[in-house]
Amino acid sequence: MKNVTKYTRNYFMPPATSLKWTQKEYITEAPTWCSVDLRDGNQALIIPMNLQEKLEYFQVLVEVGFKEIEVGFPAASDTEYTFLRTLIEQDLIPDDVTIQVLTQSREHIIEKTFESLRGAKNAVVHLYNSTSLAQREQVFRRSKEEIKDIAVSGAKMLQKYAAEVEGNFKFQYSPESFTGTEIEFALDVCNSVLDVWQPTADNKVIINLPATVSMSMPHVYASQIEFMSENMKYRENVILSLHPHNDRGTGVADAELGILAGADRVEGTLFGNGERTGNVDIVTLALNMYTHGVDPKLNLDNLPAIQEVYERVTRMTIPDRQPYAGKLVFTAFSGSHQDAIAKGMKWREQEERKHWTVPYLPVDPEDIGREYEGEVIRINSQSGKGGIGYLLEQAYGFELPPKMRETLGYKVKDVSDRSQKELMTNEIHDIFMKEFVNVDTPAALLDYTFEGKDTATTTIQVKVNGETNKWHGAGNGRLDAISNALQTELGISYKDLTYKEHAQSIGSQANAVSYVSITSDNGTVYWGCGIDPDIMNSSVKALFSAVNNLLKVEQERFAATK
Ligand SMILES: CC(=O)SCCNC(=O)CCNC(=O)[C@H](O)C(C)(C)COP(=O)(O)OP(=O)(O)OC[C@H]1O[C@@H](n2cnc3c(N)ncnc32)[C@H](O)[C@@H]1OP(=O)(O)O
Ligand SMILES: CC(C)C(=O)C(=O)O
Ligand SMILES: [Mg+2]
Repeated sequence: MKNVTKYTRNYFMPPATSLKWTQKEYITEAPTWCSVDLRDGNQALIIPMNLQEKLEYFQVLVEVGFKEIEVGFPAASDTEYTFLRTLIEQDLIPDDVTIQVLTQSREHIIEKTFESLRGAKNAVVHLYNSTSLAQREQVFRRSKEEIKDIAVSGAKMLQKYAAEVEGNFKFQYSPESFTGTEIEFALDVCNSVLDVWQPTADNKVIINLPATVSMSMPHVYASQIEFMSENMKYRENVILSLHPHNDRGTGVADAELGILAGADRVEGTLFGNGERTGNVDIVTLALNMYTHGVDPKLNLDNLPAIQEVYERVTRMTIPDRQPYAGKLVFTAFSGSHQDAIAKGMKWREQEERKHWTVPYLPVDPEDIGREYEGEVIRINSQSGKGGIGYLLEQAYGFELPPKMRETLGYKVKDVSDRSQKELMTNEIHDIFMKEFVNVDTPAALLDYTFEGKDTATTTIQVKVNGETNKWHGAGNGRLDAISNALQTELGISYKDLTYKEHAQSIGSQANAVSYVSITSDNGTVYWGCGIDPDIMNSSVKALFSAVNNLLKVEQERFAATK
């Protein structure tokens, strides 16, 4: 980077504070949430929402459980104004919801703002002016006293119009660009506004400290908030609010540390829509709390439904990696993660577990309306036996022996690697069926009979290369007898025959499923699976499948040694 000397730190570290927030471990109580989707979110859209879209979004915010909603900047446009009038005149604001509107500190704008609020049951009028060094110098070209005066005169105008207009109004002040403001000056401006408003226990006011542009690491913002909280006049009658933006990618951290540092309230948006890199994402903040076992007091049970409305009316898209909401955030493609998730899920199934601790899944996807199937474990060339086996078991009821899972795992990965694509569960099932189940080439079983009880003897009819043969064998058990017949007649040898079976619980009819492995004399293990309503048939089919898999690879070698 060739221009590093062009930049410096434009924020102001406060004088020493108590740093009590550094001793706090986590957020123990939900702050008051205020959605600014319809204002800060809306002002950042390429095409701001129209009336119908704003009405639909407002309804979503109410359903999510916001009790404070900044509905717009009524003086900005006809749509903003009409939207507010529609909410009021059509009685669309629930009694327990307070709407909020934003205004500059300019009389005609304040006047228009109050005009738009006529008849509102409860409303917060939010006044802002920029206080930062950069804006004082470059934009307003005014002294500190003159800037403070904009705030104080605006505060007085709010009082004047509130007294003239019918409605129940509460006041909020934001020293906009707070993070670029000398902290003592920001405090002075806020205290001067508070001196005008004289908040009381029955008439609290909101002081909102925005990271209009985030400029520092989160601990600096937290120290700024703590400084303001510890030094602000009328503190017990002030609701201290945060309004982080995400320029440095730390909006959530700013909000979390700011709450630890003494804030009571957070302004933000769903999924972090908002100016530039966005406002702080309230979904992430709330679910971060939820995963610590603290009720965020918002209803995010059906996040996909909220996302659908959000994406449609804002015309924004939620990135695949967006915390909690992104399409891929619950998905593990990689083998070791899948293995751990599969084992973790099984561990939960074994008995009731009080707390959610499944590795790699910070939240149970089902708690926010997501699904396990097709979401959590997805298969590509990075995947492993654990995940592949888990999917086959969940979707089709196959409980493969661990070593067979491994063999199948490599075959599946290989297909994905060569085709350079993700494989769906049905495709994995197809590979399993084709490679391992009831394999009948080159040797197809036509019939078998047994004689003897303890020591079995058998006669089997087998078709090989179009020719039907009748072969005899004897062994310690029935499967052993057939196995011996096959080795003798096909001119092959193997050892360590293993066998496992279970009933297949998923599917239209209950089948017996058998798995057989045999180890060739060069140490290679071959697997086969048999599926049949009859358990003996399934085990013989499994043996034939394993033997056929051996023959496919090693027939020529055995023929040469004959
Ligand atoms: C950080 C934030 O998100 S702040 C919110 C920003 N949102 C918006 O601005 C969206 C809605 N805004 C609008 O539609 C328009 O800006 C309006 C209708 C409010 C005002 O429009 P206009 O008067 O045409 O222009 P504009 O906003 O550019 O005004 C700039 C003037 O207001 C002054 N000004 C800007 N903000 C403020 C403020 N908070 N208080 C007092 N004066 C202000 C500027 O210094 C400038 O003054 P100048 O005319 O002496 O140069
Ligand atoms: C109006 C203010 C609070 C704002 O949106 C900001 O500073 O980011
Ligand atoms: Mg903002």
